[in-house]
Amino acid sequence: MSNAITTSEKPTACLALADGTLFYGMGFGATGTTVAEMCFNTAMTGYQEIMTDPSYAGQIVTFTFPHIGNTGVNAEDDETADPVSEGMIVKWDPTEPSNWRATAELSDWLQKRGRTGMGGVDTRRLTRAIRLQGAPHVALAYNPDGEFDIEALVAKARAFSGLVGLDLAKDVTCAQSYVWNEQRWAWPEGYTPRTQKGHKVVAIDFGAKRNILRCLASAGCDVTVLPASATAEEVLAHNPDGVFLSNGPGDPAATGAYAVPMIQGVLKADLPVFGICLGHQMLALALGAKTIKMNHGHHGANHPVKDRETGKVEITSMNHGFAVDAQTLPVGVKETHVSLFDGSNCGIRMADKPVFSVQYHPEASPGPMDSYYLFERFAAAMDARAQG
Ligand SMILES: NC(=O)CC[C@H](N)C(=O)O
Repeated sequence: MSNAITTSEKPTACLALADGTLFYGMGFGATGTTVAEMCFNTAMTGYQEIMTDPSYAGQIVTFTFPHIGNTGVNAEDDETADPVSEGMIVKWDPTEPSNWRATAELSDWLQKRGRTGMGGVDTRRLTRAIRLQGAPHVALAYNPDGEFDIEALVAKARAFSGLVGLDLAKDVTCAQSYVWNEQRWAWPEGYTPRTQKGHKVVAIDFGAKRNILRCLASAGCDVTVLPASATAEEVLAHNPDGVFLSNGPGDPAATGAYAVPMIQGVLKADLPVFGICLGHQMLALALGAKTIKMNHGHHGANHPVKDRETGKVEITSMNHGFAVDAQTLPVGVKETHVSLFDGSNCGIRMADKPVFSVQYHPEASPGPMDSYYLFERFAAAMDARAQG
Protein backbone atom coordinates (compact mmCIF):
# COMPACT_ATOMS: atom_id res chain seq x y z
CA MET A 1 0.00 0.00 0.00
CA SER A 2 1.16 3.52 -0.66
CA ASN A 3 0.74 6.60 1.37
CA ALA A 4 -1.17 9.68 0.32
CA ILE A 5 1.05 11.97 2.36
CA THR A 6 4.16 11.12 0.35
CA THR A 7 2.87 10.09 -3.07
CA SER A 8 0.91 11.83 -5.77
CA GLU A 9 -1.43 8.86 -6.18
CA LYS A 10 -5.07 9.76 -6.63
CA PRO A 11 -6.84 9.63 -3.27
CA THR A 12 -9.39 6.84 -2.95
CA ALA A 13 -11.11 8.07 0.20
CA CYS A 14 -12.69 11.34 1.23
CA LEU A 15 -13.90 12.55 4.59
CA ALA A 16 -16.39 15.42 4.55
CA LEU A 17 -17.19 17.35 7.71
CA ALA A 18 -20.61 18.94 8.00
CA ASP A 19 -19.05 22.43 7.73
CA GLY A 20 -17.66 21.49 4.31
CA THR A 21 -14.05 20.79 5.38
CA LEU A 22 -12.60 17.92 3.32
CA PHE A 23 -9.82 15.43 4.00
CA TYR A 24 -8.51 13.09 1.32
CA GLY A 25 -6.54 9.88 1.79
CA MET A 26 -6.16 6.27 0.75
CA GLY A 27 -9.08 4.00 1.57
CA PHE A 28 -8.70 0.57 3.13
CA GLY A 29 -11.19 -1.94 4.47
CA ALA A 30 -14.72 -1.81 3.02
CA THR A 31 -15.72 0.51 0.19
CA GLY A 32 -18.84 2.67 0.47
CA THR A 33 -20.00 5.67 2.48
CA THR A 34 -20.40 5.90 6.26
CA VAL A 35 -22.04 8.67 8.21
CA ALA A 36 -21.12 9.16 11.87
CA GLU A 37 -19.91 11.46 14.60
CA MET A 38 -16.13 11.93 14.67
CA CYS A 39 -13.88 11.62 17.70
CA PHE A 40 -10.15 11.25 18.21
CA ASN A 41 -8.39 8.70 20.37
CA THR A 42 -4.89 9.35 21.72
CA ALA A 43 -3.99 5.77 22.72
CA MET A 44 -0.73 4.41 21.27
CA THR A 45 -1.88 0.80 21.48
CA GLY A 46 -5.14 -1.12 21.50
CA TYR A 47 -6.66 -0.19 18.13
CA GLN A 48 -8.37 -3.57 17.85
CA GLU A 49 -9.97 -3.17 21.28
CA ILE A 50 -11.00 0.37 20.33
CA MET A 51 -12.59 -0.71 17.02
CA THR A 52 -14.53 -3.49 18.78
CA ASP A 53 -15.59 -1.50 21.86
CA PRO A 54 -19.40 -1.30 21.57
CA SER A 55 -19.29 2.19 23.09
CA TYR A 56 -17.95 3.45 19.74
CA ALA A 57 -21.17 2.68 17.85
CA GLY A 58 -22.14 5.72 15.79
CA GLN A 59 -18.58 7.10 15.79
CA ILE A 60 -15.60 7.11 13.44
CA VAL A 61 -12.29 7.21 15.30
CA THR A 62 -9.29 9.32 14.30
CA PHE A 63 -6.14 7.87 15.82
CA THR A 64 -3.66 10.54 16.83
CA PHE A 65 -0.88 7.96 17.15
CA PRO A 66 0.58 7.74 13.63
CA HIS A 67 1.41 4.03 13.34
CA ILE A 68 -1.83 2.11 13.49
CA GLY A 69 -2.30 -1.36 12.05
CA ASN A 70 1.29 -2.56 12.17
CA THR A 71 0.52 -5.37 14.61
CA GLY A 72 -2.42 -6.59 12.51
CA VAL A 73 -5.37 -8.11 14.28
CA ASN A 74 -5.51 -11.26 16.36
CA ALA A 75 -7.96 -13.76 17.76
CA GLU A 76 -7.93 -12.47 21.33
CA ASP A 77 -8.32 -8.71 21.44
CA ASP A 78 -11.91 -8.27 20.29
CA GLU A 79 -14.09 -6.63 22.92
CA THR A 80 -17.16 -7.91 21.14
CA ALA A 81 -17.85 -10.17 18.16
CA ASP A 82 -17.66 -7.48 15.47
CA PRO A 83 -16.14 -4.05 15.13
CA VAL A 84 -18.63 -1.52 16.34
CA SER A 85 -16.84 1.71 15.59
CA GLU A 86 -18.09 2.88 12.20
CA GLY A 87 -14.65 3.50 10.72
CA MET A 88 -11.11 4.66 11.32
CA ILE A 89 -8.82 7.47 10.17
CA VAL A 90 -5.05 7.05 10.49
CA LYS A 91 -1.95 8.97 9.52
CA TRP A 92 -0.04 6.19 7.77
CA ASP A 93 -1.59 3.39 5.75
CA PRO A 94 -1.37 0.18 7.77
CA THR A 95 1.75 -1.84 6.93
CA GLU A 96 2.08 -5.62 6.71
CA PRO A 97 1.42 -6.87 10.24
CA SER A 98 4.47 -7.76 12.29
CA ASN A 99 3.44 -9.46 15.49
CA TRP A 100 3.50 -13.02 16.76
CA ARG A 101 -0.20 -12.87 17.62
CA ALA A 102 -1.36 -11.47 14.26
CA THR A 103 -3.82 -13.66 12.38
CA ALA A 104 -4.93 -11.11 9.76
CA GLU A 105 -4.24 -7.70 8.25
CA LEU A 106 -6.21 -4.80 9.63
CA SER A 107 -7.57 -3.79 6.20
CA ASP A 108 -8.82 -7.33 5.37
CA TRP A 109 -10.35 -7.63 8.81
CA LEU A 110 -12.15 -4.29 8.37
CA GLN A 111 -13.29 -5.20 4.88
CA LYS A 112 -14.84 -8.48 6.03
CA ARG A 113 -16.70 -6.56 8.70
CA GLY A 114 -17.97 -3.78 6.45
CA ARG A 115 -15.91 -1.01 8.01
CA THR A 116 -13.95 1.66 6.15
CA GLY A 117 -10.54 3.06 6.99
CA MET A 118 -8.65 5.99 5.51
CA GLY A 119 -4.86 6.44 5.71
CA GLY A 120 -2.51 9.16 4.64
CA VAL A 121 -4.40 11.84 6.55
CA ASP A 122 -3.01 14.83 8.40
CA THR A 123 -4.53 13.59 11.65
CA ARG A 124 -3.17 16.57 13.58
CA ARG A 125 -5.20 18.93 11.41
CA LEU A 126 -8.25 16.70 11.75
CA THR A 127 -7.83 16.46 15.52
CA ARG A 128 -7.65 20.25 15.73
CA ALA A 129 -10.87 20.47 13.72
CA ILE A 130 -12.54 18.02 16.14
CA ARG A 131 -11.35 20.04 19.15
CA LEU A 132 -12.43 23.36 17.64
CA GLN A 133 -15.79 22.23 16.26
CA GLY A 134 -16.67 19.67 18.93
CA ALA A 135 -17.28 16.10 17.63
CA PRO A 136 -18.23 16.96 14.03
CA HIS A 137 -20.75 15.03 12.01
CA VAL A 138 -19.00 13.47 9.03
CA ALA A 139 -19.38 11.31 5.95
CA LEU A 140 -16.48 9.02 4.99
CA ALA A 141 -16.42 7.59 1.47
CA TYR A 142 -14.03 4.99 0.04
CA ASN A 143 -14.21 4.59 -3.72
CA PRO A 144 -11.27 2.86 -5.48
CA ASP A 145 -12.02 4.99 -8.59
CA GLY A 146 -11.29 8.13 -6.60
CA GLU A 147 -14.52 9.80 -7.74
CA PHE A 148 -16.52 11.63 -5.08
CA ASP A 149 -19.71 13.63 -5.13
CA ILE A 150 -18.58 16.19 -2.61
CA GLU A 151 -21.88 18.05 -2.34
CA ALA A 152 -23.73 14.82 -1.61
CA LEU A 153 -21.13 13.83 1.00
CA VAL A 154 -21.34 17.15 2.83
CA ALA A 155 -25.15 16.95 2.67
CA LYS A 156 -25.03 13.47 4.22
CA ALA A 157 -22.78 14.70 7.03
CA ARG A 158 -25.17 17.63 7.63
CA ALA A 159 -28.21 15.37 7.65
CA PHE A 160 -26.75 13.15 10.40
CA SER A 161 -28.54 13.87 13.65
CA GLY A 162 -25.55 13.18 15.94
CA LEU A 163 -25.45 11.11 19.11
CA VAL A 164 -27.51 13.41 21.33
CA GLY A 165 -30.84 11.73 21.99
CA LEU A 166 -29.76 8.42 20.45
CA ASP A 167 -30.28 5.14 22.29
CA LEU A 168 -27.66 2.89 20.67
CA ALA A 169 -27.49 0.35 23.49
CA LYS A 170 -30.47 -1.42 21.97
CA ASP A 171 -28.38 -2.10 18.83
CA VAL A 172 -25.35 -3.59 20.58
CA THR A 173 -26.79 -5.38 23.61
CA CYS A 174 -27.07 -9.17 23.71
CA ALA A 175 -30.26 -10.73 22.33
CA GLN A 176 -30.66 -13.10 25.26
CA SER A 177 -29.23 -13.57 28.72
CA TYR A 178 -26.12 -15.73 29.12
CA VAL A 179 -23.64 -16.87 31.75
CA TRP A 180 -20.06 -15.53 31.61
CA ASN A 181 -17.24 -17.65 33.08
CA GLU A 182 -13.98 -16.56 31.51
CA GLN A 183 -11.46 -14.83 33.77
CA ARG A 184 -8.73 -12.29 33.02
CA TRP A 185 -5.85 -13.90 31.14
CA ALA A 186 -2.96 -12.24 32.83
CA TRP A 187 -1.91 -10.43 35.95
CA PRO A 188 1.07 -8.12 36.16
CA GLU A 189 4.07 -9.69 37.84
CA GLY A 190 3.82 -9.57 41.60
CA TYR A 191 0.07 -8.90 41.72
CA THR A 192 -1.94 -11.35 43.79
CA PRO A 193 -5.63 -11.11 43.10
CA ARG A 194 -7.97 -11.52 46.05
CA THR A 195 -9.81 -14.78 45.95
CA GLN A 196 -13.44 -14.47 46.83
CA LYS A 197 -16.36 -16.75 47.08
CA GLY A 198 -18.81 -16.88 44.20
CA HIS A 199 -21.05 -13.85 44.24
CA LYS A 200 -24.08 -13.92 42.00
CA VAL A 201 -23.83 -10.83 39.84
CA VAL A 202 -26.27 -9.69 37.21
CA ALA A 203 -24.47 -7.59 34.60
CA ILE A 204 -26.68 -5.43 32.41
CA ASP A 205 -25.26 -5.35 28.90
CA PHE A 206 -25.61 -1.88 27.37
CA GLY A 207 -22.69 -2.77 25.09
CA ALA A 208 -20.36 -4.51 27.55
CA LYS A 209 -16.69 -5.00 26.77
CA ARG A 210 -15.57 -8.58 27.30
CA ASN A 211 -12.67 -7.62 29.53
CA ILE A 212 -15.07 -6.05 32.02
CA LEU A 213 -16.89 -9.37 32.31
CA ARG A 214 -13.51 -11.14 32.70
CA CYS A 215 -12.52 -8.77 35.49
CA LEU A 216 -15.82 -9.37 37.29
CA ALA A 217 -15.29 -13.14 36.99
CA SER A 218 -11.71 -12.78 38.30
CA ALA A 219 -12.95 -10.79 41.29
CA GLY A 220 -15.08 -13.78 42.27
CA CYS A 221 -18.38 -13.04 40.53
CA ASP A 222 -20.60 -15.65 38.91
CA VAL A 223 -21.83 -13.42 36.13
CA THR A 224 -25.19 -13.62 34.39
CA VAL A 225 -25.50 -11.07 31.59
CA LEU A 226 -28.93 -9.62 30.83
CA PRO A 227 -30.00 -7.50 27.85
CA ALA A 228 -30.25 -3.72 28.20
CA SER A 229 -34.04 -3.87 28.22
CA ALA A 230 -34.17 -5.96 31.43
CA THR A 231 -36.62 -4.64 34.01
CA ALA A 232 -35.89 -4.42 37.74
CA GLU A 233 -38.18 -7.43 38.28
CA GLU A 234 -36.22 -9.47 35.74
CA VAL A 235 -32.92 -8.48 37.37
CA LEU A 236 -34.12 -9.24 40.90
CA ALA A 237 -35.66 -12.57 39.80
CA HIS A 238 -32.04 -13.84 39.55
CA ASN A 239 -31.67 -13.14 43.25
CA PRO A 240 -28.31 -11.39 42.70
CA ASP A 241 -25.78 -10.41 45.36
CA GLY A 242 -24.88 -7.39 43.28
CA VAL A 243 -25.73 -5.65 40.02
CA PHE A 244 -23.28 -4.36 37.46
CA LEU A 245 -24.16 -1.65 34.87
CA SER A 246 -21.97 -1.81 31.77
CA ASN A 247 -20.47 0.68 29.40
CA GLY A 248 -22.24 1.36 26.11
CA PRO A 249 -22.73 3.76 23.21
CA GLY A 250 -25.00 6.73 22.63
CA ASP A 251 -26.69 9.25 24.88
CA PRO A 252 -27.16 8.11 28.51
CA ALA A 253 -30.37 10.15 28.76
CA ALA A 254 -31.86 8.29 25.78
CA THR A 255 -30.97 4.79 27.03
CA GLY A 256 -31.88 6.00 30.51
CA ALA A 257 -35.49 6.39 29.38
CA TYR A 258 -35.89 2.66 30.03
CA ALA A 259 -32.73 1.84 32.04
CA VAL A 260 -33.22 4.45 34.78
CA PRO A 261 -36.49 2.90 36.06
CA MET A 262 -34.70 -0.49 36.15
CA ILE A 263 -31.75 1.01 38.09
CA GLN A 264 -34.11 2.76 40.51
CA GLY A 265 -35.89 -0.54 41.15
CA VAL A 266 -32.54 -2.23 41.83
CA LEU A 267 -31.52 0.58 44.20
CA LYS A 268 -34.70 -0.01 46.22
CA ALA A 269 -33.57 -3.62 46.76
CA ASP A 270 -30.47 -2.33 48.60
CA LEU A 271 -27.92 -4.33 46.63
CA PRO A 272 -24.30 -3.40 45.89
CA VAL A 273 -24.24 -1.68 42.50
CA PHE A 274 -21.19 -0.94 40.34
CA GLY A 275 -21.30 0.97 37.05
CA ILE A 276 -18.77 1.76 34.34
CA CYS A 277 -19.02 4.62 31.81
CA LEU A 278 -22.57 4.52 30.34
CA GLY A 279 -23.50 2.53 33.47
CA HIS A 280 -21.96 5.31 35.58
CA GLN A 281 -23.84 8.01 33.69
CA MET A 282 -27.17 6.22 34.01
CA LEU A 283 -26.63 5.45 37.71
CA ALA A 284 -26.13 9.21 38.16
CA LEU A 285 -29.35 9.87 36.24
CA ALA A 286 -31.18 7.32 38.40
CA LEU A 287 -29.93 9.13 41.50
CA GLY A 288 -31.28 12.44 40.22
CA ALA A 289 -28.25 14.04 38.52
CA LYS A 290 -27.94 15.20 34.91
CA THR A 291 -25.60 14.34 32.06
CA ILE A 292 -24.18 16.69 29.47
CA LYS A 293 -22.61 16.31 26.03
CA MET A 294 -18.92 17.21 26.14
CA ASN A 295 -17.22 19.24 23.40
CA HIS A 296 -15.00 16.46 22.07
CA GLY A 297 -15.05 14.00 24.97
CA HIS A 298 -12.25 11.88 26.35
CA HIS A 299 -10.84 9.00 24.32
CA GLY A 300 -7.41 7.68 25.21
CA ALA A 301 -5.31 5.52 27.48
CA ASN A 302 -3.39 8.08 29.52
CA HIS A 303 -6.08 10.06 31.31
CA PRO A 304 -5.09 10.94 34.88
CA VAL A 305 -7.94 10.69 37.35
CA LYS A 306 -7.76 11.73 40.99
CA ASP A 307 -9.47 9.70 43.68
CA ARG A 308 -10.70 12.54 45.88
CA GLU A 309 -11.02 10.26 48.89
CA THR A 310 -7.44 8.92 48.91
CA GLY A 311 -5.66 11.62 46.90
CA LYS A 312 -4.23 8.91 44.64
CA VAL A 313 -3.96 9.43 40.90
CA GLU A 314 -4.87 6.62 38.51
CA ILE A 315 -3.80 6.47 34.87
CA THR A 316 -6.95 5.43 33.11
CA SER A 317 -8.42 4.49 29.77
CA MET A 318 -11.38 6.60 28.69
CA ASN A 319 -13.95 6.63 25.96
CA HIS A 320 -16.84 8.96 26.50
CA GLY A 321 -18.49 11.92 24.85
CA PHE A 322 -21.03 12.59 27.60
CA ALA A 323 -20.33 13.31 31.26
CA VAL A 324 -22.14 13.54 34.57
CA ASP A 325 -22.65 17.16 35.60
CA ALA A 326 -21.22 17.10 39.13
CA GLN A 327 -23.12 20.30 39.97
CA THR A 328 -26.35 18.34 39.75
CA LEU A 329 -25.40 15.48 42.12
CA PRO A 330 -27.98 15.34 44.88
CA VAL A 331 -27.22 15.38 48.59
CA GLY A 332 -26.11 11.90 49.64
CA VAL A 333 -24.17 11.27 46.41
CA LYS A 334 -20.48 12.08 46.52
CA GLU A 335 -18.13 12.88 43.69
CA THR A 336 -15.30 10.39 44.27
CA HIS A 337 -13.11 10.89 41.19
CA VAL A 338 -12.25 13.81 38.91
CA SER A 339 -10.35 14.15 35.64
CA LEU A 340 -7.03 15.94 36.07
CA PHE A 341 -7.28 17.06 32.44
CA ASP A 342 -10.42 19.15 32.78
CA GLY A 343 -11.92 18.58 36.23
CA SER A 344 -14.92 16.71 34.82
CA ASN A 345 -16.67 14.10 36.91
CA CYS A 346 -15.10 10.64 36.84
CA GLY A 347 -16.78 8.81 39.71
CA ILE A 348 -19.59 8.88 42.25
CA ARG A 349 -20.81 6.89 45.21
CA MET A 350 -23.76 6.94 47.53
CA ALA A 351 -22.66 8.16 50.94
CA ASP A 352 -24.43 5.43 52.87
CA LYS A 353 -24.65 2.46 50.47
CA PRO A 354 -22.19 0.33 48.44
CA VAL A 355 -23.42 1.90 45.22
CA PHE A 356 -20.64 3.41 43.10
CA SER A 357 -19.51 3.97 39.54
CA VAL A 358 -16.72 5.42 37.43
CA GLN A 359 -16.62 7.20 34.11
CA TYR A 360 -13.40 5.52 32.97
CA HIS A 361 -12.50 1.93 32.12
CA PRO A 362 -10.82 0.08 35.03
CA GLU A 363 -10.66 -3.13 32.99
CA ALA A 364 -8.59 -1.54 30.23
CA SER A 365 -5.52 -1.39 32.48
CA PRO A 366 -3.22 1.30 31.11
CA GLY A 367 -2.16 1.88 34.73
CA PRO A 368 -1.90 -1.19 34.45
CA MET A 369 -3.59 -2.18 37.74
CA ASP A 370 -4.30 1.34 39.04
CA SER A 371 -8.06 0.94 38.85
CA TYR A 372 -8.60 -2.80 39.27
CA TYR A 373 -9.35 -2.19 42.98
CA LEU A 374 -12.84 -1.14 41.89
CA PHE A 375 -13.75 -4.73 40.96
CA GLU A 376 -12.41 -5.93 44.31
CA ARG A 377 -14.33 -3.15 46.08
CA PHE A 378 -17.53 -4.40 44.45
CA ALA A 379 -16.74 -7.97 45.56
CA ALA A 380 -15.86 -6.76 49.07
CA ALA A 381 -19.25 -4.99 49.27
CA MET A 382 -20.95 -8.28 48.41
CA ASP A 383 -18.77 -10.07 51.02
CA ALA A 384 -19.85 -7.55 53.63
CA ARG A 385 -23.51 -7.93 52.71
CA ALA A 386 -23.26 -11.73 52.92
CA GLN A 387 -21.79 -11.42 56.40
CA GLY A 388 -24.70 -9.15 57.36
N1 LIG B 1 -17.71 4.00 27.11
C1 LIG B 1 -18.96 4.33 27.37
O1 LIG B 1 -19.70 3.62 28.05
C2 LIG B 1 -19.47 5.60 26.72
C3 LIG B 1 -20.69 6.18 27.38
C4 LIG B 1 -21.44 7.18 26.50
N2 LIG B 1 -21.93 6.56 25.31
C5 LIG B 1 -20.56 8.37 26.17
O2 LIG B 1 -20.13 8.53 25.06
O3 LIG B 1 -20.28 9.17 27.02
